[in-house]
Amino acid sequence: MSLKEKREGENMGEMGDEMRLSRFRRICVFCGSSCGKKASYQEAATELGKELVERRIDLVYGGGSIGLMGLVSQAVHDGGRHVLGVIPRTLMPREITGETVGEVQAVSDMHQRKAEMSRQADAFIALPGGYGTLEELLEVITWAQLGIHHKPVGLLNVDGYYNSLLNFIDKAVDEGFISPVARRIIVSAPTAKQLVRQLEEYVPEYEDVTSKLVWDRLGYVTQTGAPAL
Ligand SMILES: C/C(=C\CNc1ncnc2c1ncn2[C@@H]1O[C@H](COP(=O)(O)O)[C@@H](O)[C@H]1O)CO
Repeated sequence: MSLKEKREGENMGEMGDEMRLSRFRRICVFCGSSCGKKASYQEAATELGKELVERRIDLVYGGGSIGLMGLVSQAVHDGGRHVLGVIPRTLMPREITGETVGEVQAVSDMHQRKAEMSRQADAFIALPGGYGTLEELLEVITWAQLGIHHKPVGLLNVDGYYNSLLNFIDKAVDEGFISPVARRIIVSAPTAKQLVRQLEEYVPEYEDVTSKLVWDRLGYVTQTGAPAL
């Protein structure tokens, strides 16, 4: 039996009284605190939320109710899946983050927020966004490259929003700053359905820079309760 078949077998099994439809229990979504100018960005956020619901996947995200964050969290919540928002206490006042849906976990700072979102998730998806989204995305890619986690990282390239970033990363490969194996950490697709399907099939191929145990000892928590990815 191939590794892929074995994983599928494990993950399609019974989970409590619920049949698993995905290898993922919870996905972390990074996305804009703004809505962006095109309706397609907003539609994609709602579509992604619905896709998670369809596959019975829960959400962890930055906790805001503004912009694309609000749309994706609302769609997941409306569909009856669990939503976990991880918010630094300083961003909690209503006038900044608005009302949130689901469970809210307060953390002390932005670093703890990213660590907690990462710890809680089995995979990551970035929707269109700005600096915050890029920073979160690049960090989980870097952590994957270092072997801190082996979780899939997806880029929802709505209307080619991320084409210039992907072109830049390809240039970094051509110029010898990113290895071809590390380039393949990023899974990208134009629609939520295609992206989640590709993430389900993703098999990490890069070598660990150092043992997972060492990262754990340094305080990086790499595992959720989910099967190893
Ligand atoms: C400062 C203002 C709003 C900030 N509100 C946020 N609430 C929750 N999470 C946020 C917020 N701003 C950024 N984030 C995190 O970064 C990502 C979005 O940042 P971007 O720069 O908009 O791409 C998102 O994934 C969150 O984790 C009032 O303007």
